[in-house]
Amino acid sequence: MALFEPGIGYVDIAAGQLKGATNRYVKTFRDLEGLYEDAEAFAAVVAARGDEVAYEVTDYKPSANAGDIIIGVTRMEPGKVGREYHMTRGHIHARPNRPEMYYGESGLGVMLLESPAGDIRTVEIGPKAICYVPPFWIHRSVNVGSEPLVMTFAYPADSGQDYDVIAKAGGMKSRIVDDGRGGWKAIDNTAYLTRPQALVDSIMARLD
Ligand SMILES: O=P(O)(O)OC[C@H]1O[C@H](O)[C@H](O)[C@@H](O)[C@@H]1O
Ligand SMILES: [Fe+2]
Repeated sequence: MALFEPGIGYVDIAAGQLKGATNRYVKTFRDLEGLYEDAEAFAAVVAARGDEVAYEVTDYKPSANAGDIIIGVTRMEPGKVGREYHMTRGHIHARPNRPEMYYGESGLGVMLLESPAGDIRTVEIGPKAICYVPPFWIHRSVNVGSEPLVMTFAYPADSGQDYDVIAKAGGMKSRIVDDGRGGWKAIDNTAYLTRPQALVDSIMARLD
């Protein structure tokens, strides 16, 4: 096995970027069609700022080899679509037993997690908080603050991302919305379809 060289990156909190990253991944508001409950409010956001960056990921990816690691920074714009706070698309890892960690740099976020069977967890992430995303949990970041949300993350390099698991269920089971008092609350996604038990079993059985 050939050796890789050590690497270094710098977290630029103000820019919300990893300086020295090897990859950049950007989603504009226009890219997020179908995510939000309020289609009219979404259309208004797209009309006003469709080409602006809703969230950005800069990461250091030495390889996609088993046993290697991807380290990066994500930056999310603050704001809401209707009553719903800005969020990432969300995914389960394509190799679902791979975990992830997130470290809060600035702003206030919620990690919304859903098990394949539809159990929901929410974890608030402020500066210096470390969030453990366990294997097999679908996860999505939500910016519930009034400032950009910046988080550092790391996960196994061969994890991959599967977006279909959310799309086929009509979204995640919960939505993170304004609670009317400047905070957030989780409410039911009325379009959610519970996964068939056979699908849940097949996800949970994957250990490769
Ligand atoms: O992949 P999305 O759900 O669009 O989220 C964007 C990004 O979020 C996190 O920061 C992950 O670690 C990235 O690998 C992911 O690509
Ligand atoms: Fe992930």
